[in-house]
Amino acid sequence: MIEVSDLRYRYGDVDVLDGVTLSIPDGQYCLLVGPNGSGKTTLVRHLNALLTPDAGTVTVDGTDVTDDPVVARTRIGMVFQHPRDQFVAATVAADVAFGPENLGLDRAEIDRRVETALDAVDLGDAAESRIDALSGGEQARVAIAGALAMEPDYLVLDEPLVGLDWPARKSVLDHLDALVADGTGVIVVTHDLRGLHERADRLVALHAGEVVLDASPAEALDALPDLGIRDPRC
Ligand SMILES: Nc1ncnc2c1ncn2[C@@H]1O[C@H](COP(=O)(O)OP(=O)(O)OP(=O)(O)O)[C@@H](O)[C@H]1O
Repeated sequence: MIEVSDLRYRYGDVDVLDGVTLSIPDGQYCLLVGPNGSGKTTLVRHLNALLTPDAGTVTVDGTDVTDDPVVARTRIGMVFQHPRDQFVAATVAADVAFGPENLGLDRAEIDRRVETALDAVDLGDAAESRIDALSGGEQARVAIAGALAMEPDYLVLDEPLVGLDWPARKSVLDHLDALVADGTGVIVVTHDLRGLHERADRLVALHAGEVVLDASPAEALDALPDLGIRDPRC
């Protein structure tokens, strides 16, 4: 369980998160939406202690993430927009192995994790491919595999689908479905709910650093245009 309690964060004198409280149970598929600048990225960066709250707390199974960022980063995998900027190695397998290597795991365990993570995104045959030779959709899947190789309990994807064509988008979404079916919690930050609202359990909307809507996607859709979010049915 991820628990965000009265989380506050400022950049300069601007309140970017203004008292966010949110519990995300294990295994939930949650969408985090909101207009530009509403605080979505700032919120998810707190989940694994990439940012430190000015006030309030984030806990994972009761442990404050600022007390134990390493555990938080192991439990919560993050994939940010522009995966190209996140790669650290030239080939797919080497990049996916990077996280597990940093956990100090033995080679056999690293190899097992890399193989499992690449299979999960259907890139088992691309292990030795150069990342810069892959399409944008394939690169998005490599970034997801890199997070999966850490065997997180939750996967947080911040605008992971920007720039993907429909087949690539559908492929990533289908892989997320499979992860959720296997018990991984998934949190997707997005402006574009196409293909997502039918799949997720929950939709949380932020506006000016506050949670203004928290409901099932079906219940939330009618309220979205007033919050500056496009209704994906239109
Ligand atoms: N490093 C920074 N320094 C100063 N202000 C920042 C910084 N990062 C974000 N902000 C500001 O904080 C506010 C929230 O930004 P954030 O990226 O969390 O919003 P968002 O909802 O993810 O937006 P978007 O949909 O555009 O990605 C914005 O007003 C932004 O300008």
